[in-house]
Amino acid sequence: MIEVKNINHTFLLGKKQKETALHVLKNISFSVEEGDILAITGKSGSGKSTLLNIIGGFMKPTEGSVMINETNVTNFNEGEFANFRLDNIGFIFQNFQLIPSMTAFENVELPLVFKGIPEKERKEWTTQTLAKVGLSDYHHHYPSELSGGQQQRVSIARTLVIKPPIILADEPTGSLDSETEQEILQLLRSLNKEMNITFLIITHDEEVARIASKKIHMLDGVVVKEEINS
Ligand SMILES: Nc1ncnc2c1ncn2[C@@H]1O[C@H](COP(=O)(O)OP(=O)(O)OP(=O)(O)O)[C@@H](O)[C@H]1O
Repeated sequence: MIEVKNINHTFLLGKKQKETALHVLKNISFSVEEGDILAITGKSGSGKSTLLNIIGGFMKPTEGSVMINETNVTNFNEGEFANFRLDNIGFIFQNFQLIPSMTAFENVELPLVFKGIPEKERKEWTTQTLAKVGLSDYHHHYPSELSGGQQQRVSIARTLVIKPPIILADEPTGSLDSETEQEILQLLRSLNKEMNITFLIITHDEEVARIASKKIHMLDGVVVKEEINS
């Protein structure tokens, strides 16, 4: 369902962008099936975030393509990708990226406002989604009034509310203690099972890689190992 084909990416650095070419992704190809949890591991600087940014449409690769359900999304312009993302791809970040001046409820409701969903449905879906992540009692709390794990649950709910078939996560448990990490991993795994959401998760962490059905390991811009977890 997601096919990454021969991706190369080079950053041009320096004056007139000509001085140094940094070849950070080298001929990357792999595929992810619907319902997979793919863990992308590799040390800092190996190209993981660049790869996820390309799959999520925030960056165009220098070469190669990403096919999502047989659509070549690398051909999309910014506006087309933004529309595609609203229906198809959710994001979870290490630092949650919640809007501090909005309550948990308002943060989760926001993507539905962007999608133009009428208010009654918005309120219903937001309430249901907050219940799904175990935050029914926290509608009116601001991010600063929530623990790290609760903030990550709000950010997961904000992503889930649009019912995306795919979620891209960049170190989703990177700023959580190990107990909270386990709770969040359990939540991600149950969403994967119950809603058949496909996850691509960047991680340094073996605990996260353990819930994966497939792993790729990157080194200096190259996929050096690909494993299927039985
Ligand atoms: N916008 C940019 N301009 C120039 N170089 C960049 C840019 N973004 C990333 N890089 C370089 O590309 C390489 C890969 O970076 P990337 O962030 O993809 O690695 P990573 O594996 O995600 O690292 P980390 O685990 O630290 O987040 C690094 O050498 C980085 O310095």
